[in-house]
Amino acid sequence: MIKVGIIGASGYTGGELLRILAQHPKVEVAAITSRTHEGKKLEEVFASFTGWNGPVFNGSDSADAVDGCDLVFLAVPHGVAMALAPALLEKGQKVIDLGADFRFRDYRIYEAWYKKEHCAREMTKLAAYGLPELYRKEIREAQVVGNPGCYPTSVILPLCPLLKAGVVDPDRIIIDAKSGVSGAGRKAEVAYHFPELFGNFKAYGVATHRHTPEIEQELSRLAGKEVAVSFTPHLLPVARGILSTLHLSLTKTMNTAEVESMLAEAYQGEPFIKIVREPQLPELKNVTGTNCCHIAVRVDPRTRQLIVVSVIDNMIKGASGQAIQNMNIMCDLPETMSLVQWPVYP
Ligand SMILES: NC(=O)C1=CN([C@@H]2O[C@H](COP(=O)(O)OP(=O)(O)OC[C@H]3O[C@@H](n4cnc5c(N)ncnc54)[C@H](OP(=O)(O)O)[C@@H]3O)[C@@H](O)[C@H]2O)C=CC1
Ligand SMILES: CC(=O)N[C@@H](CCC(=O)OP(=O)(O)O)C(=O)O
Repeated sequence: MIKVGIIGASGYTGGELLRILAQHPKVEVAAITSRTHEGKKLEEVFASFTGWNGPVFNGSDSADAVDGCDLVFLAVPHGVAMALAPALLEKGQKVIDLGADFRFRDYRIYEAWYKKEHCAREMTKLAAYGLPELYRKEIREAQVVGNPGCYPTSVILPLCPLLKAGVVDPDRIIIDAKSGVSGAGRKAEVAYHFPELFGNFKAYGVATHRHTPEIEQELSRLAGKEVAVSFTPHLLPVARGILSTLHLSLTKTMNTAEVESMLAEAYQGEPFIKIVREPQLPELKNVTGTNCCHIAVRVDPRTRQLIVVSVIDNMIKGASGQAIQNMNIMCDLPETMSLVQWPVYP
């Protein structure tokens, strides 16, 4: 059995890690932490875990809280993970950070966008970007994985084959993305209260969102040149899910069926990527509760625009499910282990 620790287990992504790992046949959750819930049983914090048979919350915020674990998930806010990760690595533990501290190949970009100094700069060079469909080999060899952001996952997956094949103009990428509220974490700010959200819909972080440089980092590698994108996130009044609509310009004449076939071929054999064929379009409820990304395309012959729609569950393929997919790869386990689920529908 692989002994796993979760630092930040009382948050949304921590809870989702626990829910998925509870049915993992090769994992024992050996340590969970939360400073506010020290000594409590998991079911006292999440009643949904009634009957769960694991350790109580350790209240320490130091790396010692997960001593003895083979692999540690860091499900904590940005800036916290980089302070903990070096000590874990020194003890020979594998690390998967669900936040942004190890996503950037150049720590200066992190420092500029997250407005904080990186205290583990050298370690960022060792980290693999945890998008298995693109970096499986690097992830297998890595001790540290920076799990991708939720919006970047929904954007990079559909764009990868298109940019590699050179069929879309990398200088004209417009991303219109909408996320459910759990993406903001389990916080109690007024902006996330029911009366503020219910019946409402709004854009935020326009032209400033910190996922922009992460998307650009990966798209630039794929395109083989510097790419700048226009990215606008929105807050959807639902609990889970991200739907991203990409507006792209084709560089050659193609129809919808041809683009569908290109994507289907690129992702053939990928267990979590589904190309949804015309006339169907992706919907949040088709992926809620799963580690899947559904992608559809339409070519508008009048404008030569290619419209791509992708959906993921922000907490699963956008966070905890992808982190467990990475864990399976790093630990030489079948990649889909404990991740094969049909969606909860309706
Ligand atoms: N929610 C989502 O859909 C996604 C989230 N992420 C990233 O995953 C990470 C976790 O997010 P999420 O679960 O939503 O966040 P939450 O706010 O729901 O949970 C944060 C957790 O971290 C703990 N924590 C907070 N501060 C510290 C600290 N200084 N030291 C130790 N533990 C701390 C909290 O517990 P306590 O305060 O009791 O210690 C809590 O368990 C973040 O980096 C987030 O950006 C990434 C992709 C998607
Ligand atoms: C709806 C919502 O607020 N979403 C979060 C993104 C969550 C995520 O993926 O996060 P990290 O890069 O922070 O790990 C946001 O826009 O800040």
